[in-house]
Amino acid sequence: MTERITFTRPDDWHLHLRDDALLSGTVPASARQFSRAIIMPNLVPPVTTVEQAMAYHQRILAQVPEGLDFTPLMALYLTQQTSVEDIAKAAANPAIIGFKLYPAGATTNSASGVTDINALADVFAAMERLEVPLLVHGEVTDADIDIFDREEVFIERYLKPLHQRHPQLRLVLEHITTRQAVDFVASANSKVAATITPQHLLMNRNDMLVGGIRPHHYCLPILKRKSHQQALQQAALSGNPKFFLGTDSAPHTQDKKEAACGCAGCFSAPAAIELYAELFFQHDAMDKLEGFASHFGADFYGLPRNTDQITLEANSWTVPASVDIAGSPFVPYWANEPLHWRLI
Ligand SMILES: NC(=O)N[C@@H](CC(=O)O)C(=O)O
Ligand SMILES: [Zn+2]
Ligand SMILES: [Zn+2]
Repeated sequence: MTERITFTRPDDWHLHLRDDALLSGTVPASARQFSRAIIMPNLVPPVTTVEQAMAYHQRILAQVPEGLDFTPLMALYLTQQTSVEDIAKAAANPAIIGFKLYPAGATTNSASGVTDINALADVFAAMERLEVPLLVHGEVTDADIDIFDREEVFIERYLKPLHQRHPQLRLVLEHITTRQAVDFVASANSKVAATITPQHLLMNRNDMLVGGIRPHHYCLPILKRKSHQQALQQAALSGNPKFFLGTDSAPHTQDKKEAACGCAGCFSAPAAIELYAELFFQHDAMDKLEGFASHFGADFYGLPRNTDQITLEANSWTVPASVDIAGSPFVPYWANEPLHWRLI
């Protein structure tokens, strides 16, 4: 008999679904495996108000396939104009999970992001008081800071002071990529956590740049050297509840990825839980997958753990070369590559 493992249905604590026609493909891809997901607000224009988020929430729910249960948890886009009243309004709405901080210019659709973190002290104080989490894309954008150093510098310049000034503020450092991020999160208090993507666990910058440039491995924060990858792997495999699953699945059409100036983002949703399983399997740690994928995120956000389950089968398969969504081709992360475990 084929080996199987069954465990609590996982959640995705960092996901880009995009909007409109694309929801017909992105929502089912995630809903087949995840029960809940935090939906990133970097649309054009960004999702800055509760009203916009609730309308987007409805558009997402309309695409959940029959028979599947999928709860979008909406993140609002923090801007320089976000007010204490906006925080209070978000805190009162259970469909809103928190605010997302994008330093202006750091990543895809971040032009409306924050330009002066220090000017938002009142907003952070309100979030701390009302227990509204702050989700952070942790990279500086200064032209003179090397792209491989941008996370480390952000932690030193902004995140450590922010945590010191607001020690009760719930902070999630999203898609961490460095040993410095692991160290910061591990040594901070219990209000601080991090998500880790499949690509940062399974790859390092050699996988993007050696033997030819591989645009489908390009995302932000950019893949780092192997020693950082190993620090992330240790964090994910350790069973430390501060580190949990957030795919950062971020689809861009094939032509936008395979271009002279290609977009950042890996579309991992078509194989997300199987990609994480690959890492835990490689490290003989399948028993640690459930905590990372299905328990720790819910615990951090103060939400109940899921009560239903999923089953993975030890049945090798190959991730498709392309996925069509609304008539456009998207190349999934890990395309044409094998995975040991398959969701059934
Ligand atoms: N991670 C990425 O490389 N891209 C994300 C944005 C983000 O999460 O920073 C996207 O929206 O395309
Ligand atoms: Zn980001
Ligand atoms: Zn993201």
